[in-house]
Amino acid sequence: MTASLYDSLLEPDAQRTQFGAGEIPVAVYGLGKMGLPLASVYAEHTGNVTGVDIDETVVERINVGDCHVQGEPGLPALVESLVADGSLTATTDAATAAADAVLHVVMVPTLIDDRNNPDLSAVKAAVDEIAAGLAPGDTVIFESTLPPRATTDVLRPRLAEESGLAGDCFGVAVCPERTSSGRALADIRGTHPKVVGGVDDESGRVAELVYGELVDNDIVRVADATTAEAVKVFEGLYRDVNIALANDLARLTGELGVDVRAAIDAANTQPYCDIHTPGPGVGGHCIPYYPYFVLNWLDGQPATLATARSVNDAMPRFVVDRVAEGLAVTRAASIADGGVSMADDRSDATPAPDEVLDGATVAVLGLTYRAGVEETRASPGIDICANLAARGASVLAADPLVDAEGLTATDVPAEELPDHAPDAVVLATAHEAFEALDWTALPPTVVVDGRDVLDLTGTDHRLYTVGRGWQ
Ligand SMILES: NC(=O)C1=CN([C@@H]2O[C@H](COP(=O)(O)OP(=O)(O)OC[C@H]3O[C@@H](n4cnc5c(N)ncnc54)[C@H](O)[C@@H]3O)[C@@H](O)[C@H]2O)C=CC1
Ligand SMILES: CC(=O)N[C@@H]1[C@@H](OP(=O)(O)OP(=O)(O)OC[C@H]2O[C@@H](n3ccc(=O)[nH]c3=O)[C@H](O)[C@@H]2O)O[C@H](C(=O)O)[C@@H](O)[C@@H]1O
Repeated sequence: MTASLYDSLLEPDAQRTQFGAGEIPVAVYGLGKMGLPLASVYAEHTGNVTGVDIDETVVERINVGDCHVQGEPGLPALVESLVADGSLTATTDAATAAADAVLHVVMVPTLIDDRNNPDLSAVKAAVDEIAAGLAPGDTVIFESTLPPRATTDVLRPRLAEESGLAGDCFGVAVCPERTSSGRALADIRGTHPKVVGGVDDESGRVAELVYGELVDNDIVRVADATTAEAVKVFEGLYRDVNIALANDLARLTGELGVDVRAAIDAANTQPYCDIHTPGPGVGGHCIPYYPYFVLNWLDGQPATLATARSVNDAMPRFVVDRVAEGLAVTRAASIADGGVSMADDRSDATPAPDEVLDGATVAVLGLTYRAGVEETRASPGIDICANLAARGASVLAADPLVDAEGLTATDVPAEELPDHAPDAVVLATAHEAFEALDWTALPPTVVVDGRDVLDLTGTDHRLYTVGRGWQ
């Protein structure tokens, strides 16, 4: 008889011993940027984890001890050792994994569709696989970020209906992942307290016991599963709204004639103030998606969320407008042949910005949504490329992690940029690889720095920094 945790008759310490001894077989569904580190942490504690993924290449690489997730310190060595000692195996056979497992951990993508509606198709597919193998005493844990009420209204009923089991003979809990790519193992192990919430008391108890073994930080047991879903989404909503405030303030740089980034830093010396950092937009499949887990899911329509989304989504165009502004002044200066400082950039000699973009060659540095992470969903750099091309520019793109295939841009290695003598350059993502770029090898160029990482003192480039203005 396989041991189980939900409704276990054993004392908690005996349950912890069972869990640590691998007597509670674990299946982790989704072995991506977050799922593979999570499965690895479960495996290092239990020695008995089966990872399930629909991507055969992912599964094959893991089963030879290879880590397909880039940029996670410690993960390659951990995966190699866990696979070598049999603690972690991967499979595409979800049915067998679900039948064998007692603890089912879901870490598959939760995205939005092309109409910004929450897309739970991957979670539902995982739920269907789990349901086919669900047994009384099992527990299902959702680590994926979910729209509030998704577990109680959609996923738990689906588990019961598809498995034919009564809803009170298996556990369901929401234990959202609060990690960031690049720090996943540290975060999963306990950089932050772990929030857990069950659909019933017993589910919450099981989740608290399990993560008490995995996490080196506090366990925050909240009232129920919906509260746990809301906690995770609220964290993301706070971030999107806060970044929108920073971006809105950055737009005031010219009119105020001040360095808004410096003003934000000074304002943040006040403990209650934590204004985030202006940038070229908000990317990834988390922060820009979570507002729609409320707006296009619940009847309530918080105005702040929609406003923040429109502010952040407008930043790529704001960046391209600065390119146009800079090129217009350059063009006017060449017409006047007497040179025009940016202070005169409202002179009527300046051609209309959109005309000045037509036929200009503009290079975009950075296609991923943030430095060091191989993810392009909702990426500002990609939106900047599209906006430039739509306004007539010829676009070059450089990124050390991804290429411009399928984009309105031509791939160019960053180090070859001087050979192309672009009229303008946009830094959209501050990849470390761009630090090696020799800006003195470029002829006088309009440069828009979305990430405040460039110091072009001593060059003849016209530099605009989002949040600091024309330098
Ligand atoms: N990436 C991040 O920084 C964080 C992501 N999250 C959440 O974690 C979840 C997963 O995100 P990532 O790991 O970044 O996604 P990812 O795209 O890196 O990986 C998803 C993996 O799931 C697999 N998959 C898709 N459908 C599946 C199914 N039905 N059964 C089994 N495997 C399936 C894919 O093949 C892929 O390997 C999302 O809900 C996200 O909101 C939470 C915190 C941080
Ligand atoms: C509340 C919070 O900090 N959430 C984190 C976030 O991580 P994520 O990888 O999405 O990166 P991020 O640092 O939020 O950046 C998202 C986007 O916003 C931009 N960004 C970020 C912070 C800022 O002050 N200004 C800004 O413009 C970034 O450049 C990027 O394009 O989302 C993750 C998630 O929920 O998946 C979450 O686990 C992480 O802890």
